[in-house]
Amino acid sequence: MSPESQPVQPQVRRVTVLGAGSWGTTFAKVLADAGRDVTMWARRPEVAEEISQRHSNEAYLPGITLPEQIGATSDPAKALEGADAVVLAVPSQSLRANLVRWRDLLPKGAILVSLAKGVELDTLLRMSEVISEIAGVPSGEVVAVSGPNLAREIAQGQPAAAVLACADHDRAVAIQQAAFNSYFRPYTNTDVVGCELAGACKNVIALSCGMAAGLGFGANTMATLITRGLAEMARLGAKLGADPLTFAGLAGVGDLVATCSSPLSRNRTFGERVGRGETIEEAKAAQGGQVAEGVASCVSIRALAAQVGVDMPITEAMYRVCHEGCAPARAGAELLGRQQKHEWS
Ligand SMILES: NC(=O)c1ccc[n+]([C@@H]2O[C@H](COP(=O)([O-])OP(=O)(O)OC[C@H]3O[C@@H](n4cnc5c(N)ncnc54)[C@H](O)[C@@H]3O)[C@@H](O)[C@H]2O)c1
Ligand SMILES: O=P(O)(O)OC[C@H](O)CO
Repeated sequence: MSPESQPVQPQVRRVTVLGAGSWGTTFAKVLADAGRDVTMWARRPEVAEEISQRHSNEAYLPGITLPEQIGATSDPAKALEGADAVVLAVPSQSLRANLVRWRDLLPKGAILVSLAKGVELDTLLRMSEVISEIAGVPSGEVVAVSGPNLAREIAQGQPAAAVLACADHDRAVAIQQAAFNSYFRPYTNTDVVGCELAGACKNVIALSCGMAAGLGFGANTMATLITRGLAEMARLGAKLGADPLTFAGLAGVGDLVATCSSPLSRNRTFGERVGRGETIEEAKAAQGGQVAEGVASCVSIRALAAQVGVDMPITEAMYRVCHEGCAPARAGAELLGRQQKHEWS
């Protein structure tokens, strides 16, 4: 191939990360360790000052030293100045309201990157669709990040891989080049529907695995929930046009295994507390302001499944526990007692 005929990737030198929680801060570190010039926006000025001056974010990543070249501010206009790419790192149910405040400040042509794993309540939109609607860019130009990415492990520099999903391959490659470093290996994927749905659905399945652990159940129960969880999320994906292979990849089985088995997962931990007998309110209060996305996503995913006529029994069970007051043991017994069927029907 002659140099003239090679595809030209947009160069991403300067990146703004909007949101200074666990994953936003970790992703900023990934980008800085990959040589990018990174500025973060933090909601609270004291967090922005801590990141800039002391190179830490103790509330979200205790004991982690951040690269000195990461700057931070609580002024979104300052944070966004001159960005080639903008990473949206706030929880999924708050993305719309935050983005409405930021949309007029987004630099023209900047690549928009979504870190959130969820389906919006009421609209039932995926995050790239919410971003497209509010920022006025085609949804096919938004890059969605998914995969087995427990923030703390990556912040410690432990090896991990991720998927960068975007219909526009050039934009995905630009972010891949910007985020690739010695411990973080991003792959590209054009199946945005599959990657985003898998990322949202696995949080609901992780709630169920946590509840099973809280009830004292072991590896067989976990493996059953992970495998049948994968089956129900792949059914939803297939109905909505996703590539079935995506569910066998990092965003599907990869993220399910990591989230459902790790005590670092907020969703699994939330489920475990409820399985041990805490109320939903007690489990929420114990999260220290961090969000277990599955609690809201079981509502939106259940509604999406009903809209397209897909059976998602584990999601239904999580909805009953989190929003209808059903006891986890009873929800588990109901799941087991359903009409018997063929594995793939
Ligand atoms: N933490 C992880 O390991 C991880 C990994 C992959 C993906 N994700 C996804 O990334 C997204 C962000 O997760 P996180 O771990 O950084 O979350 P977090 O709870 O640790 O931090 C959220 C950040 O968003 C800010 N924020 C702005 N508006 C908010 C609002 N209305 N409500 C709550 N917070 C608000 C908070 O101040 C905070 O800085 C989520 O969708 C999550 O599922 C998280
Ligand atoms: O801590 P959780 O449960 O929000 O999961 C974090 C990541 O999504 C794992 O990939």
